[in-house]
Amino acid sequence: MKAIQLYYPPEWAHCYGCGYLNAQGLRIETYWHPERGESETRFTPKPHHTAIPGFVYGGLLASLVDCHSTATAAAAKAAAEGVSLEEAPLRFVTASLKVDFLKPTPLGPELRLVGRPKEVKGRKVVVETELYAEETLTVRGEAVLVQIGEGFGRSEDAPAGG
Ligand SMILES: CCCCCCCCCC(=O)SCCNC(=O)CCNC(=O)[C@H](O)C(C)(C)COP(=O)(O)OP(=O)(O)OC[C@H]1O[C@@H](n2cnc3c(N)ncnc32)[C@H](O)[C@@H]1OP(=O)(O)O
Repeated sequence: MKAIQLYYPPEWAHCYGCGYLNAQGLRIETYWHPERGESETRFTPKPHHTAIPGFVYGGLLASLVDCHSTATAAAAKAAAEGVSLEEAPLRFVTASLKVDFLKPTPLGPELRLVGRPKEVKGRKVVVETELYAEETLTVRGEAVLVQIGEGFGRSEDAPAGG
């Protein structure tokens, strides 16, 4: 199975969390399971992702939920439209991200994120994500993702400045 992120066209593959062209990034890989209507990402934080000794930094956890959600949105939209990501390389950005840290997340075990599309409507997809450390649910997220088109981020979308 090919990770959803690997379908992104190169101009949208530099994201710190999920871009395969970002050598310094997290480069997460998300897989879509059509039979379950769910996505899954696995990631093992490194020692420098510490919050307090023994526990994972919350900002990293939010990044994982963020990029896992954009990939889930692409897969969910493709499934809803009956197209494959191969023929339609859909790309979403995050409009809104809510993260609930339910319990401290231990540093060491591989983390597993499970995403479920809650709403697919027009260019908008709402995704719920659960993050598990071993079998313990430690983080829950909800994101609103909006589909972008060619040229996004090149001109009028970018802030002015020097
Ligand atoms: C170049 C980028 C390449 C790839 C990036 C990798 C992504 C990785 C994850 C990220 O970190 S993304 C980076 C952080 N996100 C951004 O920088 C996005 C900045 N925001 C925008 O560019 C625009 O606000 C956005 C494209 C998200 C939406 O603007 P639009 O004018 O295209 O949306 P529009 O107003 O038409 O709204 C479309 C739908 O989304 C809904 N929506 C928009 N913003 C929302 C919001 N903030 N909260 C809830 N819903 C929202 C809106 O209500 C509507 O729903 P309905 O169709 O049901 O009416």
